[in-house]
Amino acid sequence: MSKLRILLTGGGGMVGRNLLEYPGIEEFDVIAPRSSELDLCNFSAVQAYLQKHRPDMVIHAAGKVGGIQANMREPVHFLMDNLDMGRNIVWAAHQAGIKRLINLGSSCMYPRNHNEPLKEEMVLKGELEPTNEGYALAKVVTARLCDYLMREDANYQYKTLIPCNIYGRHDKFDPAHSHLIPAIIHKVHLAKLAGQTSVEIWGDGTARREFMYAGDLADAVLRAIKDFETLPTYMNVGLGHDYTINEYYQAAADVMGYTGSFVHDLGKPVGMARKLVSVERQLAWGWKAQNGLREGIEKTYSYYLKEHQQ
Ligand SMILES: NC(=O)C1=CN([C@@H]2O[C@H](COP(=O)(O)OP(=O)(O)OC[C@H]3O[C@@H](n4cnc5c(N)ncnc54)[C@H](OP(=O)(O)O)[C@@H]3O)[C@@H](O)[C@H]2O)C=CC1
Ligand SMILES: C[C@H]1O[C@H](OP(=O)(O)OP(=O)(O)OC[C@H]2O[C@@H](n3cnc4c(=O)[nH]c(N)nc43)[C@H](O)[C@@H]2O)[C@@H](O)[C@@H](O)C1=O
Repeated sequence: MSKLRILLTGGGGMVGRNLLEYPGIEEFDVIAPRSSELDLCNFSAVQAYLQKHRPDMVIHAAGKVGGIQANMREPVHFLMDNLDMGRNIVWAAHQAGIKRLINLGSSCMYPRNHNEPLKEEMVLKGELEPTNEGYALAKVVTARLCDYLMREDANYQYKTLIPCNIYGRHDKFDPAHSHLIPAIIHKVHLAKLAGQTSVEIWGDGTARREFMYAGDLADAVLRAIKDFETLPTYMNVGLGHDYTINEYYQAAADVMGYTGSFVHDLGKPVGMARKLVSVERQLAWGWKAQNGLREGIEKTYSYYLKEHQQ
């Protein structure tokens, strides 16, 4: 029997690479064009690619993605590029008659100022976080486009996964673009190399975040492909618990053997106070993450060391 053909966008990124290297992905015929081969911002190129390759399913994991500092620096492209990519791949897939699509959203889609776990029905029910509003708007529009297409013709099943923050192998460690955990690993590593006895934390460190190891998200996406029919239309992918920024720094220091101190720069941006996603729907569907924080940081740090040959 021929393998299910899957078009994976973002195959060169952290989520995409973790999926491509995940055990079991070889059951599928995955095509993963890089942006140099297929620019998702070019609608006619996307249309032509889908007509030529005719995948059975699309997994949309491409995006202009970065940490809080990148989002604050480039709101225009975080909005426009993600809007163009999302609209183009979803609309072109529909026009090509592709019936199954998994769209990757993000916990940034949720309204700010919620301390309780964020449920899928809360999307658009409040003010977005200003530091990544452009990115969030693009994510919401793409998810809604998927909804509307299904509403007009239920033969099209375009489902959205809403992951919490992700870290792991193939992450971005450049401070200009990185999220919290790769930023911590990079800063603490450089401090150790330089014999520095203090590392800077942005803000007072009391904000809370939920970071899932990228290998676990890959496992969830693979399960979503295999059990696509039972996958909810919108589903968070999370851990069910979070930590403070300070706790992430301490966990990384323990793993990396850093015994110095930390200093808080209260002038730096902190973003949402908390964005813990509800795992009610996810647990009912029957999936949970396997990697704990220490294990995830250990795997990420050893990847970082290999990449930096140190
Ligand atoms: N990282 C996180 O914490 C979270 C990520 N997500 C979502 O997961 C998805 C992947 O994120 P992540 O892997 O971290 O992101 P990365 O930045 O690691 O990867 C993004 C990918 O998108 C591709 N891309 C960017 N622009 C274009 C374009 N114009 N045409 C084609 N491809 C393009 C890049 O391709 P190339 O390398 O070929 O240029 C790159 O491989 C995104 O949708 C993101 O919103 C959701 C929640 C949390
Ligand atoms: C993933 C999801 O979420 C992203 O938003 P975010 O969670 O705010 O991004 P972040 O991981 O960069 O910050 C997390 C927290 O950590 C604190 N913090 C401390 N010290 C450093 C530090 O050195 N670097 C960074 N980046 N943050 C730091 C920082 O002050 C903030 O409170 C979106 O960009 C968007 O990409 C999106 O989809």
